[in-house]
Amino acid sequence: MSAASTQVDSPSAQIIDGKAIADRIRKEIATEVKALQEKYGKVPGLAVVLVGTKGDSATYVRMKRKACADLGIQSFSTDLPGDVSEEDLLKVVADYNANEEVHGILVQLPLPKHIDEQRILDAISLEKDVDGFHPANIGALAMRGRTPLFTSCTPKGCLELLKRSGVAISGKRAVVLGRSNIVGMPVAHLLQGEDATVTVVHSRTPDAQAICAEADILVAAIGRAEMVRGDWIKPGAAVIDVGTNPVPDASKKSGYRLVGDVAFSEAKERAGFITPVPGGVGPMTITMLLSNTVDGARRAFEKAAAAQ
Ligand SMILES: Nc1nc2c(c(=O)[nH]1)N[C@@H](CN(C=O)c1ccc(C(=O)N[C@@H](CCC(=O)O)C(=O)O)cc1)CN2
Ligand SMILES: [Mg+2]
Repeated sequence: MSAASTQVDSPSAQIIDGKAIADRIRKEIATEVKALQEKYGKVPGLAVVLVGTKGDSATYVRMKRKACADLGIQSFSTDLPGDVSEEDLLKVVADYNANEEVHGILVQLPLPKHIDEQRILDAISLEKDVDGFHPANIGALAMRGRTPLFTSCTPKGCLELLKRSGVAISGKRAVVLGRSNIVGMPVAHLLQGEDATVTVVHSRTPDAQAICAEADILVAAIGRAEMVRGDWIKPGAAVIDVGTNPVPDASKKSGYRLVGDVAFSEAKERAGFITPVPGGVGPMTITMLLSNTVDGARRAFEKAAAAQ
């Protein structure tokens, strides 16, 4: 069989370029920041709190602070030692809650083991919860007829990638692999809110492969390198790979490379759409954070103007 006819029989997936889509959205956000500044004479502000020196957390925090600077969003930074007490961290959150120039507060996760993560997230004002992790925002997301003030960044980014790539969601069978509070659970609610029929597959689900193989939309967020093989994919499915797993690679200066939860080279031969790792969902996470910050600022500016 010739190479050309092989391609016709088994067309490769459309690669969803998360970096390009994120860049386009960032331009829209920069325009919105300018418009707010012209109308209200103020800019959105985001506070980013880093505890400890964990390598990848420090990298993500640096990326968030740079993204703010690039878009004209005012950035507030607090870096705390890894042995900071829960009470001192709560005090930092309380100060940002009270600061009128701050419209979004983000505490980088994971936190050190001695800190009760949920207690910290619960302390963030609902109006400044740009990560969308507060139980009231999660609750509103889960309820029909209720809309959260903020939707978590990675799940929101996944939906944005599907929509901007023209993938139909309503009436489709969606499978979410993973049930974390940060990604799996909220993305399942978002897909259900778009009228998909959603199944959540997790570490105790028997025959995950058979369930994934029925998915028109598959979101993989289980944190296991290349767990989803090509034959798990329904032909033509849209595959959103949230995994970023480091695997040893002696050819890289860092000694590792990132792979997703999906075996990309196999899956792209069956999928209709697929996100790469890196360059798929990752760039959308920070972009959705910026978008949430601008939404929070707009609400605060409108409220202050109405009160005058
Ligand atoms: N408070 C929060 N903590 C964490 C979140 C979050 O949304 N809020 N998510 C993750 C980490 N994260 C942002 O904080 C994040 C992860 C990945 C990327 C990203 O752009 N990844 C790139 C690859 C980058 C690299 O080479 O290392 C990609 O996939 O293309 C951005 C943000 C956990 N903590
Ligand atoms: Mg809802």
